[in-house]
Amino acid sequence: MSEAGAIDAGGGADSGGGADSGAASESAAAGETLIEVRGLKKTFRVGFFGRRVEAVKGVDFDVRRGEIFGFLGPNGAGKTTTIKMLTGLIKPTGGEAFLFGARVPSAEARRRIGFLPENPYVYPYLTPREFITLCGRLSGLAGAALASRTQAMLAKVGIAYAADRPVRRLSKGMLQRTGLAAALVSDPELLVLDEPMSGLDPVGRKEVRDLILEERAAGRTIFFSTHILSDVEAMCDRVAILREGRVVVRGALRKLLRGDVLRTDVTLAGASVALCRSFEQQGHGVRTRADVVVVEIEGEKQVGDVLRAALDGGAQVLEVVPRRETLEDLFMRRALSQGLSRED
Ligand SMILES: Nc1ncnc2c1ncn2[C@@H]1O[C@H](COP(=O)(O)OP(=O)(O)OP(=O)(O)O)[C@@H](O)[C@H]1O
Repeated sequence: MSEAGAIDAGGGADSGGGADSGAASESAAAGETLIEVRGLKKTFRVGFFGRRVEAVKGVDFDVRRGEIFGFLGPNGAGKTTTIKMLTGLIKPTGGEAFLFGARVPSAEARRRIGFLPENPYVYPYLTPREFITLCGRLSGLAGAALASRTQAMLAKVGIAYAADRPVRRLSKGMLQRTGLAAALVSDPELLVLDEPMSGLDPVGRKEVRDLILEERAAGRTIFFSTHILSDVEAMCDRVAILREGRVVVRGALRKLLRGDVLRTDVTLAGASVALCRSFEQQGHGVRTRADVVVVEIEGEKQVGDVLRAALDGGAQVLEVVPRRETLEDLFMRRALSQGLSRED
């Protein structure tokens, strides 16, 4: 594994995406397990007196070929520590982990992985092109194939225009993209990305999300961590949510999230005070925002009644938005209140 990025080599994957694409769902359904983590634990000893910090307290999850797996949790939950154990950077205190069926650390398994560490370190006097070339060379590429693969990866992550500037002059976002290109250069089967969206602005985050989807469609399996739950909702097939070193929610997103409408927001213009008061009396929430009023209806059953009353009362209906459960809601509903929730 190189300092900042790729643990690599190995050919392209032979299967496609996850639940959303046909070939991919088949391969995911076939269930080849690329990452298997069982009761993984890490306790650090810190300070002069060797105080114990239990960073990871017995974590279990599996990642299957062809899926995008989100490893989520707030800051300090133990995500990076788990990823470091998986990639062989630190030794577990307990439990076990397997990559491609081989117990970690496994040099053979590492060659099939592209790894983006949190805050990738790139020697400041190298340029992105030199760094990615170096990672490609370490993974066994050479000559014209290496040069063209490097150029293609620079273009893919959107830093071709800065390919020959020293890394010390790049922004955090550009450094992150350099790390991503380095993780991809060897055409790995499995991408392990620690906070790939960190340091990026909203446009950059969307580009990374699109890149992850593209790579999955091209046949790669992606395991990535984030503390921003909304970043993953549209992309992950399965997730594990970590809190204080334990997995508190795990499983297929579609099964975990309630599909039904939790609340419907009706936005009105020109609603009179009397109309708003009558909605409140019926038990609906009423919020005033700028020159509009938002009526919050539990579920969706009474939406018709509210719309009729609003129109009869002379108001104009601007918007009707059903609100379904988000990962954020799920985390609050289940993770904070009880033990492991599981919907595989
Ligand atoms: N080398 C270390 N020595 C001592 N404690 C550590 C070490 N590395 C991590 N920790 C502690 O372990 C806990 C988990 O940290 P970790 O970095 O794995 O969390 P994380 O979920 O990745 O958070 P973040 O999103 O902030 O990176 C934290 O309390 C952290 O302070």
